[in-house]
Amino acid sequence: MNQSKEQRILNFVLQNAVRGDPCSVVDTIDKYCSQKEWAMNVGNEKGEILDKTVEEVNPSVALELGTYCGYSAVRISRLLKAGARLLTVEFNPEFAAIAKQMIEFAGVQDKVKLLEGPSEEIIPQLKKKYEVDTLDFVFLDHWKDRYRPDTILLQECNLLRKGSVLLADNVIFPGAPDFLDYVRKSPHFQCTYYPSHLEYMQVEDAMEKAVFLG
Ligand SMILES: O=C(NC/C=C/[C@H]1OC[C@H](O)[C@@H]1O)c1cc([N+](=O)[O-])cc(O)c1O
Ligand SMILES: [Mg+2]
Repeated sequence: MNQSKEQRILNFVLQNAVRGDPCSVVDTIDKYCSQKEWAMNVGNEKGEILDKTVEEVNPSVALELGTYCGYSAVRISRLLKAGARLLTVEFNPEFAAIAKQMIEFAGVQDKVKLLEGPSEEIIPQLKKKYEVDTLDFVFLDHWKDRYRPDTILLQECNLLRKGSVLLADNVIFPGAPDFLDYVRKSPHFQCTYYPSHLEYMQVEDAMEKAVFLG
């Protein structure tokens, strides 16, 4: 049974990155995916926008929707203060298994909790099952047609508070037009647009920040 692309990415990290060093894991994934096989990690260019936003928010509790191989989970958790935590949601069991190993190799497993399942099932469980009060930061990077419904679900579940920051990947490519329309028209969000490029490509993409106003 030949290996998946995600397994090849993990193997390249295990053989080339420094165990316990999140930066080396991030750089090694970028090296592989820019030189050998493209993959849908947020990448370094948009990753720097993600870094700046995480540093600005300095979240105690962060949520990521769409773990994939764990690239952005490692990228985000490396910036978290002592005691802060990232909950990351992945629907695809193969991807979740890869991400778990990636997170452990990077040495950030104490900061990251990987939740396997569909976001629409997990979001309503966050308060009671995962002891979340409200979320300081949410990174949206899962199915693009889930961004809008899940943003509404987060509000319905009272998981956002005045100042909670949402950051969405891929609002241009593959695109999340209904999400952009929703947050930009809503009186409950203050939006900022960050033009960038699709990871490892010269294709236009962008990220949207939406701050919840309560
Ligand atoms: O679909 C994307 N992401 C969502 C992935 C969705 C599926 O993979 C993991 C998730 O559980 C689901 O099974 C995506 C796609 C592209 N792309 O260029 O096609 C670029 C990106 O940055 C992306 O996040
Ligand atoms: Mg993405």
